[in-house]
Amino acid sequence: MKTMINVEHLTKQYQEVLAVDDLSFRVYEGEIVGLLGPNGSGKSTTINCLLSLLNFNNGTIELFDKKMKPDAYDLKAQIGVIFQEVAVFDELTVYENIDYFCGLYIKDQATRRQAIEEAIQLVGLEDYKKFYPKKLSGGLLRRLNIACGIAHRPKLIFLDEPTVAVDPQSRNHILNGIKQLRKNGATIIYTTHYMEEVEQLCDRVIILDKGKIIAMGTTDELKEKTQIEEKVIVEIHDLPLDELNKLKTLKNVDDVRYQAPHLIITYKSGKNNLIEMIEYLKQTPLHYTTIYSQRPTLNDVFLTLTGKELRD
Ligand SMILES: Nc1ncnc2c1ncn2[C@@H]1O[C@H](COP(=O)(O)OP(=O)(O)OP(=O)(O)O)[C@@H](O)[C@H]1O
Repeated sequence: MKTMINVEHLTKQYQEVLAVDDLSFRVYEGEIVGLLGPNGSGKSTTINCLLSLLNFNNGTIELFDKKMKPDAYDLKAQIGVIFQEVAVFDELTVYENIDYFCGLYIKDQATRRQAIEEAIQLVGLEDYKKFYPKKLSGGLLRRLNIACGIAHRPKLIFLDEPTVAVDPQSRNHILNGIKQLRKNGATIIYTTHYMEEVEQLCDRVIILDKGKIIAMGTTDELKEKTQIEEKVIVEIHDLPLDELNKLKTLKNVDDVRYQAPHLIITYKSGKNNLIEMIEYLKQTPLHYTTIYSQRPTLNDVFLTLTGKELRD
């Protein structure tokens, strides 16, 4: 597997704040890696160091197996960066904006025209090519911002919260566009506060807290590692105390709580907990209306690891 990013012992201090503290990680070709962390955990600082927009105190950064430096223009040509703030020219149309940014890297006109059309298609702006930015909704503007950042077909793409405050239609276009970019071979670093997006998109996740990596892996690995339990929830209108106590003695059961009408059974581990509970309940006089299993989400993992919600 080709290494696209190799960070070793990256440390960045702003006066008295240690923003990034001895960070080491790799990103491989074709991955979408989610960079997550509470506010102030060091995500932007890390990305700015990776892009050589910031000096750092210690460590090494290699992109495409080469040392990243402020004047490494050959490397920069292969990178696409989409920041949260929309940065386009109001006096240029959608097409002209994309043409401008793409033209910084692709000089051949025919190749560029094709690249622009691909970018427009990727974010679904076909009907807006002649529009000026001021006439676009917030979601369409974000899509234009992305098209400007990826039209030159970069191999490595940084996306900083591309779906914040966009309408559902634009959000779908953006997420599908990102999947398409990966299919086309790009490697993507993605920061977001939306856990559902991470579960849907990211091959791996790096969780930062106070400038350190506190967890790294696939979402399944992180769920396994944090050992968050499965919960089976039963809606039941009457639960005698002796039945409640019996439930506590069942295999794998860690905790049983009843807050009428919800009976919440927390399991330490084990497979088939839901099926076994349904079988068990059949043998009791208990009548329930609904039963379902709640598997841990990435949000649970995050909360367990950092003690904070990803979204404040
Ligand atoms: N220019 C700066 N001068 C001093 N301290 C800074 C500067 N930029 C960031 N910091 C501090 O460094 C730490 C990391 O900030 P950073 O912006 O990298 O975090 P983040 O994870 O990107 O946060 P957010 O999710 O809010 O964007 C924070 O404590 C922040 O206050």
